[in-house]
Amino acid sequence: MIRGRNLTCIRGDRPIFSDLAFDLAPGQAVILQGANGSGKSSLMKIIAGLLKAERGEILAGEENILGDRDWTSRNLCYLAHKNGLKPELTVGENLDFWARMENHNGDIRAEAAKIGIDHCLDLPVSYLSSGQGRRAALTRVLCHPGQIWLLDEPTVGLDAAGVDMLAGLMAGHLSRGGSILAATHIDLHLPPACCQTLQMADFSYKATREPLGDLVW
Ligand SMILES: Nc1ncnc2c1ncn2[C@@H]1O[C@H](COP(=O)(O)OP(=O)(O)OP(=O)(O)O)[C@@H](O)[C@H]1O
Repeated sequence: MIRGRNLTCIRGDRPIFSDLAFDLAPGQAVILQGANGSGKSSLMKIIAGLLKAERGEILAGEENILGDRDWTSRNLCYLAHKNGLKPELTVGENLDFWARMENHNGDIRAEAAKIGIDHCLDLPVSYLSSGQGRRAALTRVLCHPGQIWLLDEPTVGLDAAGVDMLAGLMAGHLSRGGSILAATHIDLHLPPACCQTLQMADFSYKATREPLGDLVW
């Protein structure tokens, strides 16, 4: 289980969120919701250790794992807006790279079949459609041994069948004791009993308006 406490984020001198808290337990999902710019991706980057929090902690047990690269690389799989795939390499080559990088030995072909992209393993990523690219990136998540998935708008580009397929794969991960923290603007169709919603306050909007009040346009 991880617990976020007093998390505060400032970007470019603007407060994005303040004193945010969440609990992410095994078998549970936290769904981040909020307007564009409310800080969902920023929170995920903080948890993944890619962005510094102004203050706050992420506790695993009693240990603060904020910025602990060993802990995060073993336990978290972060899927960003971007797919993290090299366009000139094939899907299979990209996934082999990630398997070596993230030190796992998942069956890439089997996981790719689960998300319906196994027929593209020998194609360069530059040949993929946007939804096929997202499916390829999701294969990396399925292969990752970490129990905590951080998914930033995982359904972007997926067709309706892909969204359903992903819902089933996420439900399976939760049923095996995994956890998911996902930002989304659509319903991910996860079992309601496993889900909490974390509504981001629209801080950035307020912070932008107040200083701009002095400006003449
Ligand atoms: N590098 C940066 N420097 C300064 N401000 C930034 C930077 N990156 C993002 N921001 C600001 O941080 C705020 C939060 O952005 P973030 O991407 O976390 O929002 P989000 O909730 O994920 O939005 P969306 O729903 O559009 O994906 C925005 O106001 C954005 O302009």
